[in-house]
Amino acid sequence: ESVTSTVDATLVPRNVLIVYLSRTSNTRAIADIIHQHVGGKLVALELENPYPENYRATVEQVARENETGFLPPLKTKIDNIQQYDVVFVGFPTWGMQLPPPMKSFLRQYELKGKTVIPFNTNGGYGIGTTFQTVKELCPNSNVVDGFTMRGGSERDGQLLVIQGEKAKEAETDVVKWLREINVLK
Ligand SMILES: Cc1cc2nc3c(=O)[nH]c(=O)nc-3n(C[C@H](O)[C@H](O)[C@H](O)COP(=O)(O)O)c2cc1C
Repeated sequence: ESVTSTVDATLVPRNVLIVYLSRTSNTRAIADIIHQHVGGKLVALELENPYPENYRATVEQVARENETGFLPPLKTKIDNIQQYDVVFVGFPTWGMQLPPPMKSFLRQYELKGKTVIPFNTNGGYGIGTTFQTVKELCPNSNVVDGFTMRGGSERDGQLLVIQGEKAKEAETDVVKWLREINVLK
């Protein structure tokens, strides 16, 4: 297996894409921090048919999609994916799995030969199988050690949590991680 934990330092300068899925903006807050420090192109994943506003209905729909392997069609189109060497992929934990829209993205776009860097927020139960699924869907990529932190908990009415003081703490942790994986000096 060709999985390593850091980014090859010889890759700089490089073309960076940051793709993220976010419903209540916690993962977006992390994507923004990465973007501020690394630059590149920042893209929010959008669906042809958005999930319901209702949390419970969304949980149920996601559970069905995970069961059947349904890949929701993306409204977002990435122009010329070949131009990127480094692709950050950000997502919340949904039902302890990688959210279906991120599965759609990784199935739709060929990331062979690229460095793929996952990041996650969750409601306190961790990454589940998300990072493992990224590796499985990117068998010919260098999938780097990801970043995770606790975000909100929509179930309990906690929406955007990574703001203000919490966003500053997150920035410190994100920069530390970016240095550890050789993305920043
Ligand atoms: C459909 C759905 C399922 C979720 N499932 C989990 C879960 O299994 N484990 C967990 O820790 N948090 C779960 N959460 C909470 C989110 O992972 C958490 O709130 C995250 O920070 C949301 O990111 P966002 O603000 O970028 O959308 C779930 C949230 C939603 C909407």
